[in-house]
Amino acid sequence: MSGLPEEKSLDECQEPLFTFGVIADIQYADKDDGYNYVKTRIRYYRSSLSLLQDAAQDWASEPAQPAFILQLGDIIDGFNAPLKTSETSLAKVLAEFEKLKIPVHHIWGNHEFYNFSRKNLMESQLNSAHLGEAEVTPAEGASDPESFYAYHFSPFPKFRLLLIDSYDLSVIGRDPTSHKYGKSLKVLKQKNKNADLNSPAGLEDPRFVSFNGGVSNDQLNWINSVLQTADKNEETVMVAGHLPIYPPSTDPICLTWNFLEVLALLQSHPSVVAYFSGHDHDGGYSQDTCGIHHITFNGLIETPPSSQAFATMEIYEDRMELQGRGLIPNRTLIYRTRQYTNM
Ligand SMILES: Nc1ccn([C@@H]2O[C@H](COP(=O)(O)OP(=O)(O)OC[C@H](O)CO)[C@@H](O)[C@H]2O)c(=O)n1
Repeated sequence: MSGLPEEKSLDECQEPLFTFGVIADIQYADKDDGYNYVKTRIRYYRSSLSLLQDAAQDWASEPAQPAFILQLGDIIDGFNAPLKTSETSLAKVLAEFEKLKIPVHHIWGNHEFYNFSRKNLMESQLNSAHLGEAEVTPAEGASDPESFYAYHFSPFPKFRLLLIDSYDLSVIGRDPTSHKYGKSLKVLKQKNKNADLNSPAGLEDPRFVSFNGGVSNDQLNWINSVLQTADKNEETVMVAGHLPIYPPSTDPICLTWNFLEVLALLQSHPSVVAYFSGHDHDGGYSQDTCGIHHITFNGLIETPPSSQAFATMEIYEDRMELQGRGLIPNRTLIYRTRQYTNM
């Protein structure tokens, strides 16, 4: 007899250090169900709000309160813009998160930019950078038209979350007079010869479409400096952006334009153990050659009303336990072996 509760190993008795909730691509609109662009999947515009309500209730009833919620972008659908319901729909969705009374970290996806300008977003409740470590938060330069929306925070000693801006280089959201818009349009037109730059038809690299974006050199340098400090402090870092960065974890049409640069940067920092994204509503998972876990979370918008798509991440010293609901499977994600040398 071990003295432990029956049929439970010592490991199963361990409590997580902390937990947090994850949800992606809610894309709420007060609109009848429709289809995705290629008419292969149903989009449940109203149901996504009900599923969010259920998710929030579930998180609230967990034995340990999640430390925060990570909202991976596309919180409301672009259809709100022509319906002139962007503000009201956003208020409805945010009201559901507010009931939880825990911090919500918001990432921006393409649908944020269909509804709001970057300047409006910087001034809105979707700018959660004030929850980050202020002295190194580039989003504070909101008045700078070239600034990007990225920040980081430590929810627990030795652990860090880094939120990055997948639409830093983009033709959506950026002011057409900005340097970044000009650069983005040039890249896009080089890679995409279609009259409609949203169309991936015939492309060798289908990710070069207007509904995706990339990460600027400014931001790559900033990410590098944040991760250098994290490496030095022997932290465990999880990075999150709207767009995936690892091909086996997603449909190639959903990848970040310069995913290779972002991936190589994260792989070069031993502190990084995971990358979370949304955008590909089918979800996906793969562990890369350096051991980083890439989790693409299923989108709520294409989740049938009878199912679910959210998760609770339980964080331990050596691993994360992904507790998925509905379409999202449970996973045990052991951190890669890290050697912090010459930091
Ligand atoms: N082949 C396509 C696909 C899309 N569009 C237009 O682009 C805009 C964004 O598309 P949407 O499907 O709404 O974007 P999501 O972020 O919901 O999903 C991303 C991936 O599609 C998931 O697989 C919209 O205006 C579409 O009409 C297009 O023109 N051509």
